[in-house]
Amino acid sequence: MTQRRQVKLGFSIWASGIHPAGWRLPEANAHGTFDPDFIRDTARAAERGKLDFYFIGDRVVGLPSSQYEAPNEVLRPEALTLAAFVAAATSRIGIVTTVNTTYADPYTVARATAEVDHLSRGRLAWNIVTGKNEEAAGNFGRDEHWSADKRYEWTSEFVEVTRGLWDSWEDDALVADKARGQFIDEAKVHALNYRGRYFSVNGPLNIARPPQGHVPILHAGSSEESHEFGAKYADIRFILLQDTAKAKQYYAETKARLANHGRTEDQPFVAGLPVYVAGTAREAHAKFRQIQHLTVLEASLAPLGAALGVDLTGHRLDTPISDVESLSGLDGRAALILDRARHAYDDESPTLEEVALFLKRTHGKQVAVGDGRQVADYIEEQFEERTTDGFILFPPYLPGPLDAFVDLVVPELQRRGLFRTEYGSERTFREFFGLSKPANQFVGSAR
Ligand SMILES: Cc1cc2nc3c(=O)[nH]c(=O)nc-3n(C[C@H](O)[C@H](O)[C@H](O)COP(=O)(O)O)c2cc1C
Repeated sequence: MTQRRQVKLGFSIWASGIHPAGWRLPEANAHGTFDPDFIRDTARAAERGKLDFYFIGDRVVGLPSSQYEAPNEVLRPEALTLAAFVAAATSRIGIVTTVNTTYADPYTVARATAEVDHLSRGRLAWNIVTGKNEEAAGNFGRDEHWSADKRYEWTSEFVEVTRGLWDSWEDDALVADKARGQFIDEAKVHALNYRGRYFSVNGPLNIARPPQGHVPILHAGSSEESHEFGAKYADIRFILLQDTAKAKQYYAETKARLANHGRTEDQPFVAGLPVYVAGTAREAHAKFRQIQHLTVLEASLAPLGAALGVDLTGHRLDTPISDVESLSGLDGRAALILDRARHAYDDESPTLEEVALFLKRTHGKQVAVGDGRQVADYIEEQFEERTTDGFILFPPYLPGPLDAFVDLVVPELQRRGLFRTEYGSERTFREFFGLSKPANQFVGSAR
C-alpha cells in the first residue's frame, strides 16, 4: 500500500501568544518570554507531538507602544540564541530560526547558523526575512529602511556569500594526524574571496561545513521581489493562507516560478495558522470569544466598513449584524469576512464590534476553531486542495493550546495517515522535508 502524502507541522513560539489579549487569560503564562523552563517545556511538548519543527520568528526593533496591538512584538527573544537553547533541550525536532538579513552581516550569520547546525546535529533551518519595520533602520546607523529592490539585491548577495562560507571546509579537511602532527589539510580549506556590490568577504569560515552542507532556507515576504528571491534561493516558503480558491492559485503560480531558475526539487509551503482547539467545539468557540472580548483595543466601525465596502456610520457597536440591512446579500471578500467571523464566534449574528475585532486581529484571514476533528478537517482540506504543504501552529496563548494541539489534533491526523506516529529515520531538517544535501562548490570541478 502506498503511504499517504504527509502534512508538515511546526509550532511557532509566541510566548505571550499570537492574540494580543491571550496572555490575559487566567490560565495563560504572561511571563514566559524569558523563562528558560517555560521555553524548554514548549520545545519538549512540540517534540512529544512529533512535530517537524519548532519555529522562532524575530524582530530587530522594540516598540513599547505596540503593547495593546501586538504585545509579542514588544519583547522578542534573540532568535539564534534561542535556537541553540532549543537544540540543547531537544533531540529530534527540527528548529527554524529567523534572521533579518537587511540588518545583518553574512560572515556572522554563516558562523552562527553553522554552529547551531553542528550543535543540533543538522536540525537547523534559517527563515530569511527582510523586515518591514521602519524603526529598525535607526538601530543600525541607517537613515531609512530600504525599498524591496535594494533589500532583495542585498539579500541575494548575502545568501551567495553565506553559502560560499559554509563550503569553506571540505568534509575531510580535519585530518588530526597525531603521528605526523598535522591537524588539517590546508588544501581542503577554501577562501571565498567574494567581491560583490555589497559584500567583500575573504573567508574561509572558521567553522566546519554544517552537517546539512547548507542550512536550508525558508523565506517569507509579500513583494514581487520576495517571490523572485524565494523562487531562486528558498527551500521552503512560509505563507499566510487566503481563501481557498486564491490560495490554490497562489500555490500553483508561486511553485511554477521555480522552473525559471532551473529548479526541479519541490519547494514545500508552510502556512501560519492560529488554532483554538478544545475537547468540544463549544469550548473552543467559547475560548475564542473570551479572548476576543479581553482585547483592550477599541473596535471601530470605519475600517470594518471600508473592508466590507459598506457605510456603517450611525450604527452602534453592539448591533447584531443580522440587524444591519446593508450587510445582507454581500459577496466576494466581504461575504468571506462575515462567514469567517460567524464561524469563529459560532454565532449566526455576531455584533458589529465582534466582527470589527475579528477583522482587526485576523485581517480577515483564516483561524481554525473547533474540536480536534474539526481542526484536523481544516488541515486535511487545505492540504488536499493544495493551498499549502504544511502548517505552523500559532498559539493564541501558552501553554494550553500547544498541549491541546498535540493531544487532540495530532492523533486525529495520525489516524488519517496524514502525520507520522513516531520519528523515523529522518535526522536532519533536510531529511524531514526530503531536501537533498547540496554539493560543496569547492570540491571536484564544481567551482
Ligand atoms: C508569513 C510572514 C512571516 C514574517 N515574519 C517576519 C519576522 O519574523 N520578522 C520580520 O522582521 N519580518 C517578518 N515578515 C515580514 C517580511 O520580512 C517582509 O518584510 C514583509 O512581508 C514585506 O514584504 P517584502 O519584504 O516582500 O517587501 C514576515 C512576513 C510574512 C508574510
